[in-house]
Amino acid sequence: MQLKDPTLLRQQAYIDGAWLDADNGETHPVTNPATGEHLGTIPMMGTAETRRAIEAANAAWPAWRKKTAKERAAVLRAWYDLIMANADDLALLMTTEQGKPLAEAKGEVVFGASFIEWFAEEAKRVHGDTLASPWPDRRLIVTKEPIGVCAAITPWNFPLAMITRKVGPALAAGCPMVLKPAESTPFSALALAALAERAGVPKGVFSVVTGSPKEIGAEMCANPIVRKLTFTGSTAVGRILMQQCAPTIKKLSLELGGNAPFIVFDDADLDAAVEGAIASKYRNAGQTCVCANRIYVQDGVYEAFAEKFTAAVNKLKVGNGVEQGVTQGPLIDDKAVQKVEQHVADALAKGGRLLTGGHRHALGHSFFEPTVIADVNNDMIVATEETFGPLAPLFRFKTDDEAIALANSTEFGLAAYFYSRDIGRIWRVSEGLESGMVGVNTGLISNEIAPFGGVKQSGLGREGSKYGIDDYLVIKYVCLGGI
Ligand SMILES: NC(=O)c1ccc[n+]([C@@H]2O[C@H](COP(=O)([O-])OP(=O)(O)OC[C@H]3O[C@@H](n4cnc5c(N)ncnc54)[C@H](O)[C@@H]3O)[C@@H](O)[C@H]2O)c1
Ligand SMILES: O=C[C@H](O)CS(=O)(=O)O
Repeated sequence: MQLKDPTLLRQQAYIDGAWLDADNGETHPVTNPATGEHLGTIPMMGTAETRRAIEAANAAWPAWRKKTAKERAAVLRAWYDLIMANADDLALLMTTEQGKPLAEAKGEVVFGASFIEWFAEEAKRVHGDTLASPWPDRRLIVTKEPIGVCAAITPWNFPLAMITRKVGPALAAGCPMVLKPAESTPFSALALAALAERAGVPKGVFSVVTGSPKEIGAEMCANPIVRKLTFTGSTAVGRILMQQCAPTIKKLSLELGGNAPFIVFDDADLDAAVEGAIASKYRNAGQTCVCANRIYVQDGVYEAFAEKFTAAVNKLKVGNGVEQGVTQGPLIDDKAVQKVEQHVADALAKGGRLLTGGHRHALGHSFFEPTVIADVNNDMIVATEETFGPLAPLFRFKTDDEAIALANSTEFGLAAYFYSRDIGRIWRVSEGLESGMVGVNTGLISNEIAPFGGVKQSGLGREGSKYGIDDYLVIKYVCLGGI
């Protein structure tokens, strides 16, 4: 890996301003999913190191919260500037450890940096209230204060942006944060920590602990010093963390699994719908929480859409993400490939019609062919489970009500998409979908300005936007008497 700044490749955890190995010296290997190449190692830390990071955060909190919002904003802005200045290295690190094409990785770095920029600005817009007192001798004042030490656990699929979407608002609000990144993609997180250190984030305010998810997570959940846990990952792990946080009544933000419906109505612009479906389905090889997971096409345009869509899928270029023109990299590991294989086999066994792909790619490792299956029905696993891979199942439907009912038929509710040019239909369907986010005539909806999050079992809370900082604040009411 040829970095312009080789010091951005860190193989130690970052705790209380120090770069450390695990107490017991144990390490965990990190590999390139496109080649199987050994990239390096990270410390296999556990309970004791996590506890020290939490205690260091608590010690650093008073000084950090005492800084003015403007002073915190200046540090965040400096961090943003360093992330952008090192975007090429951060993108190469990401492609090498996660597999996504370099262009997507660069896009994620810019997207991730935008949360630091945004919350540097939002830091200065945390306002309270004065209320109309019911008593002549007392005044009612409402202030917002940082909640305290925060812990974060993040996934491998967006190894930088899922971190900045949490650390940005936490630090802006005046909270310190201890992060556990995914063990598959730690180098992006550690490079972010190196840049935070250079930006002047005080020691203890942002620490990165690497190692045993269960041990580190258990300490984050059980330690009463931690007042808030923010998690991005699967719904299954979200449930575990929610249960583990109950004894200490922590504030929770949960960004969990998705299973996005993508509905194409008969009045849609089919070329636009194909473009949107490609963007939504195959971004990050389908390993995206807001990916189109179920594509519903109205009867009258089903075959036309299937033909156009399949032709577009066949233009995708599978390869090592560092190679020019590659638009789909490998899946994160063989377990991910096996899940896609299971979904494909199940669909074909139950009457699905393979239009393209369907097999492990000739490149080997964890590459998989971009796949489209038609004539998909609700008895198939893909109708209810998140595939998290490059498989597009095409379902048919007849009426608007049927489409909405099918779209809402899972326990998830993160993102949903549909294409129509009828304004009445757009309002009726947008309001009928049980989803935290709805894309209308677009397959790409994520940005730092809009509230990101789900309903039902896709999670709790919102990230980004003017709403995102609220999850790191508590409201205090002061009744000022004696007047
Ligand atoms: N809603 C969102 O914003 C969002 C974003 C990205 C991914 N996701 C979801 O995440 C899933 C894929 O990511 P993943 O495979 O990394 O998810 P995952 O839940 O397996 O892992 C996520 C993180 O949790 C850690 N972890 C796993 N078990 C743990 C435990 N028992 N205690 C503490 N930590 C534990 C992992 O090490 C990793 O850091 C998909 O379901 C996807 O939809 C959701
Ligand atoms: O995978 C989950 C991410 O949140 C997707 S996005 O980058 O926010 O669209």
